[in-house]
Amino acid sequence: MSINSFIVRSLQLPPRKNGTHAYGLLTASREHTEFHRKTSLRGVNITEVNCFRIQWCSRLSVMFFYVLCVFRVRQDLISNTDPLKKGNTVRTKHLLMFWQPLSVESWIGMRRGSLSDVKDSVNTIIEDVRVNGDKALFSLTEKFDHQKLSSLEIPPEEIDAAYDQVSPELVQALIEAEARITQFHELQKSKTLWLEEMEPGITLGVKTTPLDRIGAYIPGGRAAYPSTVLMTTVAARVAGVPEIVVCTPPKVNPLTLVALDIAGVDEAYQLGGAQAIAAMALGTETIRPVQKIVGPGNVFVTQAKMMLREYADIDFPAGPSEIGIIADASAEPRYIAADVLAQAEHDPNAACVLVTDSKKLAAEVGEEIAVQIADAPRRDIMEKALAHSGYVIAESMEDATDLMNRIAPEHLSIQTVDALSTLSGIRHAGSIFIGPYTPVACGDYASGTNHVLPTAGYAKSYSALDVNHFMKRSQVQMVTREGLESIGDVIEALATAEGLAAHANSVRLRRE
Ligand SMILES: NC(=O)c1ccc[n+]([C@@H]2O[C@H](COP(=O)([O-])OP(=O)(O)OC[C@H]3O[C@@H](n4cnc5c(N)ncnc54)[C@H](O)[C@@H]3O)[C@@H](O)[C@H]2O)c1
Ligand SMILES: N[C@H](CO)Cc1c[nH]c[nH+]1
Ligand SMILES: [Zn+2]
Repeated sequence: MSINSFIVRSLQLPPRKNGTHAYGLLTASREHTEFHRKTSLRGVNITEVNCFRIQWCSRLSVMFFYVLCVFRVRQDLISNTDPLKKGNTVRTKHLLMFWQPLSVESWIGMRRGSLSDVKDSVNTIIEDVRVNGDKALFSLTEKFDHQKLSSLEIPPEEIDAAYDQVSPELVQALIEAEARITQFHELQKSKTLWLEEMEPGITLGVKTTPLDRIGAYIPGGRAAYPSTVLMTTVAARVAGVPEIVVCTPPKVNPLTLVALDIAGVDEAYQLGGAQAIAAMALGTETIRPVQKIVGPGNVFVTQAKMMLREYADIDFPAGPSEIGIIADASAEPRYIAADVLAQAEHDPNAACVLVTDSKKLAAEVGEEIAVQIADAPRRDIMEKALAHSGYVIAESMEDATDLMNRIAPEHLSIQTVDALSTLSGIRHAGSIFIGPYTPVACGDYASGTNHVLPTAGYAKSYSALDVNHFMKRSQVQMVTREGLESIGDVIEALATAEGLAAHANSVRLRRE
């Protein structure tokens, strides 16, 4: 029998009335046993979850380890007023707070599962919008956003007034971020037309055209996302899209309004969630449908995009944030913990995974997370995200690279001695951040790369949002009489073999 790990989590349970302890054995099987114990110590409410991997052991030995485990945890807790406060980290070395071993399979299942769990409720919302149009948008906004709207459009006066509510420094920060994002996206533009004579009389090429009308979803439920206004609309504008429509949940944050103005969007609606995606895909009395919907959002938004792609194309599933970190013993645990918490604070459905060959590093990151989370303003959200986050111990760094490719995280942070050689083995990741001084926040806001990225393993087949998502390419050819002579026999032979005589004839009569 081996003790797999000890995890202690504060669930911030309401104080027990009589201040006594509650004990409970929740699950026990041959392979895995979890002892949950709720404790109230000096006003700190704690749930201990003690996990064992048990093979063929007797009930007596389970009880022995349980008592030992409870005793050690209790000793640690008694010595601290609040073990979750800074400076009061729990003494027991193998006791990790908020940080648990994961398997790659469980990670993959969990990421896809959180999206499919909401299929039924999203379908109901889509059908409501399809049948009732604007009326559904007003009532769904009241239901999910608790706002009684008088219009779906964001009134232009509200955008003008927003400038008085934000500091000039913040406006300047948006302008600087926009300039960097524009610069990087300009590099992605391809020629509007290229033509190449492949052989005498046969000229081939590609004509690139922007889409006519796109919709960008800007999240706004648990945080404001002015940065996402820039990420989506700058890429569309650089591509040359003439009509850019934005939807964002009501009670729009003033800085988001300012970002809409700086970005120069054409239409802006105060509409969030799956209903916003349905409105842009299907159209309503007020909102004309768009050709393509881009932008991130929570599980409802992302599921709606996936379900409506028959009506409007989408960029890719860009759901709750994720970070994968591949690190060896040389990495700085404080930086890793900080990057983990940065993505964990987005959403209870966000998720973080460290893959490393160093058990010591994994433990140190757990301890750092416990220290840094103590005073974090969004600790509640982080704790929920961390409940399905953790680490994977790899046998070697090659093994770690393979595991990370199976995870295909939205953001990948590389913290290894030879980061560029680690990079060479990486095949699947939305956006990659290399070295100790490249926190993911660089790409979230201002380095210039796009922060709209595929999640839930979709980085295996999709790329970060860029100018190409807003363009389509028509292939072009121009063949002369001489050119037709050189390929005519091949075409006529293949067309005849396929039994398509009219195809063959269209070439033959030109050669007569
Ligand atoms: N992958 C990326 O590129 C990327 C980038 C930025 C942000 N994100 C993610 O975007 C998400 C933003 O989420 P958010 O919640 O803050 O804002 P959001 O705008 O995505 O979602 C809020 C909307 O969800 C709807 N909603 C809430 N509860 C609902 C329920 N029970 N049933 C139906 N609809 C409901 C409401 O209408 C609300 O307007 C986060 O998960 C964040 O991690 C991802
Ligand atoms: N990390 C997010 C993408 O998952 C992007 C973002 C916006 N603001 C802060 N972060
Ligand atoms: Zn972020």
